Amino acid sequence: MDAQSQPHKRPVTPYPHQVGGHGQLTVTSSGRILKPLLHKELAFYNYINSDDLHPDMRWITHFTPKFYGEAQPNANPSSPTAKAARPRSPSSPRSSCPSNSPPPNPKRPPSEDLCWLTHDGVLHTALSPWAAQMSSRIAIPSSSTARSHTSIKLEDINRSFCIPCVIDCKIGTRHYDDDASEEKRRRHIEKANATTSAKCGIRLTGMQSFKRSAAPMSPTGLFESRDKYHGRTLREHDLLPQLTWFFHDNFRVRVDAVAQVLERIRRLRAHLIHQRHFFFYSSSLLIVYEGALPQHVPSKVDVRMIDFAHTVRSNGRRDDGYLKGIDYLISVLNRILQNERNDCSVLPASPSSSSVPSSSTSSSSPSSSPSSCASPLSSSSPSATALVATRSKTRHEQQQEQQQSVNDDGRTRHLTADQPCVHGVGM
Ligand SMILES: Nc1ncnc2c1ncn2[C@@H]1O[C@H](COP(=O)(O)OP(=O)(O)OP(=O)(O)O)[C@@H](O)[C@H]1O
Ligand SMILES: O=P(O)(O)O[C@@H]1[C@H](O)[C@H](O)[C@@H](OP(=O)(O)O)[C@H](OP(=O)(O)O)[C@H]1O
Repeated sequence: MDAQSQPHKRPVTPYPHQVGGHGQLTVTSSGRILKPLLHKELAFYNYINSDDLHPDMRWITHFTPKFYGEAQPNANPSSPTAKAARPRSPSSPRSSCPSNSPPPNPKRPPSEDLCWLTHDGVLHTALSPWAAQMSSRIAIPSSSTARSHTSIKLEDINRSFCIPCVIDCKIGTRHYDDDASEEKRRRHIEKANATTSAKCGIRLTGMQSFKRSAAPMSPTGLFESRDKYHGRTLREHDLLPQLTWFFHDNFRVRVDAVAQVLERIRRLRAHLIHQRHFFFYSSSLLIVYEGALPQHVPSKVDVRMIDFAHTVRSNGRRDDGYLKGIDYLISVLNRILQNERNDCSVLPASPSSSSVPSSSTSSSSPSSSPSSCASPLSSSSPSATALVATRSKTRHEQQQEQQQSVNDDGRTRHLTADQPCVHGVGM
């Protein structure tokens, strides 16, 4: 069939900012995400978007992506093949959302202009390394096969960000539901025990962090990414340096973002402490902050719960495993802020903190650790694996450096409303 005989079809493309998961996400031309349909996840989204939603759980629509129903990957949302749900606006949970597409972000650079560097030093363009891997593993369904691949359609949490720095944290101590086979339970229990999941209630399962190049105020740079296999190798004492690295732009820790994320997770916790409706097994918290310079675009973050493929009713019981992970995350974020107040940030040992070349003005060069700095949470010795970055710059120093970077390098361009993001192609 040619394109003209299928006027309702819209193209879908791989989703460039996917950092984790085991299936390929695609994005529609109107900017919504298509995730392969999983029945428990569909049931969960249908429930939280229905009039049956328990009043005690209304808060959850503020902390989950908007849900736009089931869809065939290539179906036009208005066609009969797309079973549209009635999504709710987080700001007015009981009212229906506008049916129009969300406005595109004019500041968002095309993904072809973006670069990602893996832990092993491999450079990717256009798609995150994880998205590229998922894309090569599972071909995007062609129009002839699309109808057999049902998806759920979700809001893209990263859509309004110019440079989305994203981390997927799998929360909780248990990652299988009651339907899992004995073999699967055993595998998941072993994995939780061998990683940070069992002890801390959290495992890092993918991230991309924007690292600035050349000069502290330079808008050029690239994403560095870490995948779930990296996350599985981490131990408790690695979580503080790894999360510090995630919030570090190669010159300073983005304390503005850490503080906003912390505030939002605290608000989530205030709901979770009372919630007795669900066990969120194997669910993740997706944390996003704006990697573009806060001097040029508003500093902003988002934190949402995602992945409800194993979310089940808890019948009056609290999800203490999930809460444990949330509490651990809050304590690490607090520690990052405390370290910044004490003028030191704990970063992972190389290679993860050294892939982007830094200028001589970089604040990332190692120095000895002042005794006032908070150590990582573990009682095990972290000093062998962590290095301490020199203090962040004062505002005055930053302004001086900004001026300096313009004077020293005529090619350095600053973000403006017209020319908001310049990325690391050709670094
Ligand atoms: N609504 C969303 N907005 C933006 N990115 C998303 C959204 N949902 C998922 N993602 C991206 O896709 C990745 C995988 O999502 P998700 O965890 O739902 O998939 P999964 O295959 O069920 O995961 P798992 O392998 O842990 O079961 C996330 O790490 C994130 O990068
Ligand atoms: O994030 P990780 O460490 O890769 O762990 C995987 C993740 O928990 C998936 O959700 C799960 O698939 P399901 O959602 O289908 O259970 C998969 O189970 P599997 O190994 O049985 O495929 C796990 O391996």
